Amino acid sequence: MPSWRKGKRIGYCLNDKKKKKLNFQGFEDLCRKRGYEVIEIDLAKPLREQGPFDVIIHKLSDLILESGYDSQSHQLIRDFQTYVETYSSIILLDPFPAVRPLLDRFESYRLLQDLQDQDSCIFSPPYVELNSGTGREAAAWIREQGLTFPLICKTRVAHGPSSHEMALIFNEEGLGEVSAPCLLQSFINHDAVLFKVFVVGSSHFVVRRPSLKNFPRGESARKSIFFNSCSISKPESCSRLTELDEATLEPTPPSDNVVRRAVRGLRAALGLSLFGVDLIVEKQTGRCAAIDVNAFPGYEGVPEFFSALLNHIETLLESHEQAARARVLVAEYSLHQRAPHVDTAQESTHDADPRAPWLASSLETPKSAPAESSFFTFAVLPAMLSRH
Ligand SMILES: Nc1ncnc2c1ncn2[C@@H]1O[C@H](COP(=O)(O)OP(=O)(O)OP(=O)(O)O)[C@@H](O)[C@H]1O
Ligand SMILES: O=P(O)(O)O[C@H]1[C@H](OP(=O)(O)O)[C@@H](OP(=O)(O)O)[C@@H](O)[C@@H](O)[C@@H]1OP(=O)(O)O
Ligand SMILES: [Mg+2]
Ligand SMILES: [Mg+2]
Repeated sequence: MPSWRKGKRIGYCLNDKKKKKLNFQGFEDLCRKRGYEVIEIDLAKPLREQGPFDVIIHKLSDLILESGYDSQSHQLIRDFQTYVETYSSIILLDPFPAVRPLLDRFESYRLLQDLQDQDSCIFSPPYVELNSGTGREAAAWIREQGLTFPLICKTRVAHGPSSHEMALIFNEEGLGEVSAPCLLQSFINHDAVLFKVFVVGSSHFVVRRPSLKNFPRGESARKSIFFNSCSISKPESCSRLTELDEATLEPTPPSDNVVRRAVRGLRAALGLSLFGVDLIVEKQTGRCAAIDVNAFPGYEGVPEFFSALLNHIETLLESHEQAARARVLVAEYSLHQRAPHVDTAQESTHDADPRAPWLASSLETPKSAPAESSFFTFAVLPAMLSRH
């Protein structure tokens, strides 16, 4: 058994619904088979009584959201955060500051806009944020921003049951029926097919799902349609809103290259290991639009999820161990640089570690660039260590 696996403890914190939907017991079994100890975290008890942990997997979106207005939840999140900061070697999937932006569509859609600015392989349909009042007051602003009817209205909060309540608005009158805080976005015709991209570290999986049908572009007299998104793009969804009015050819999925670039851009921007992005292909142009980003989604239709998750965890554990070893070597070396005479028993402290001679010659860095610099410790040294 490799040293980075030995005695390692994986904690997890998921609500009953999530555990059941994922069939998380299967993941526990896989981990135990590889020699890990798996612990279900009880938030009602102090973490230090349940630890130590090398890895913690969670979906604490409810609690993170509640911590904004509920003091008990705030305390729980603060204690959790303090614990993982105190034991900084814990790998948290995923860190709270990285999860938070995905709980707020205002923040996550700004990220999608940035992604579009960086790489035009993907676009983010134009939208406006509604901070107060109804959509009616924002009608002029909506036109100025180049939005086109129909519009889709989504709540600002992106997680939880009420976050999936949406509306399709076909005219200015309909704008009066939706109120802040919400976001209005141009509806993009895409032949009722959505591509869910599920990301696990450096791996991703594309799953085809049903989606909203096409609507004629431009303002029309139609009444607004209120719907719950949970009935639209699940594998089993079967809604009149996903039934196309006329037969069309199956849309071509986004190319591997486009998906890879979108995932790469989002991973860099989000700093998350577990997330999903929803892509649709615009009927008129064939361009690919990103319309939603989700923290720790369901991974339904990805049979490789558990193995990908464990592989990702193992990659992180291994690189953490390498970084820790590198830090020790650097510390030993810099100690020797500062006081080489302390070592009287040996001709050279380099003999203390068989790797030290090559390490020492590689560490001849100018005084202005200390060997402890984080780039050196986390990038150069691990690479050198893995070669020796
Ligand atoms: N701009 C858009 N143009 C066309 N269809 C859209 C657009 N935005 C969303 N949709 C449709 O509405 C559905 C719900 O939208 P969205 O994915 O933003 O909601 P959600 O509740 O965050 O979904 P999830 O359950 O994936 O978190 C999508 O699955 C897609 O069918
Ligand atoms: O449970 P499900 O399989 O429906 O997963 C959904 C998940 O619900 P969860 O709360 O149970 O994780 C949702 O999270 P919240 O909006 O609640 O944050 C969101 O991420 C959806 O995108 C997921 O659906 P998917 O995109 O995978 O189809
Ligand atoms: Mg979605
Ligand atoms: Mg979503």
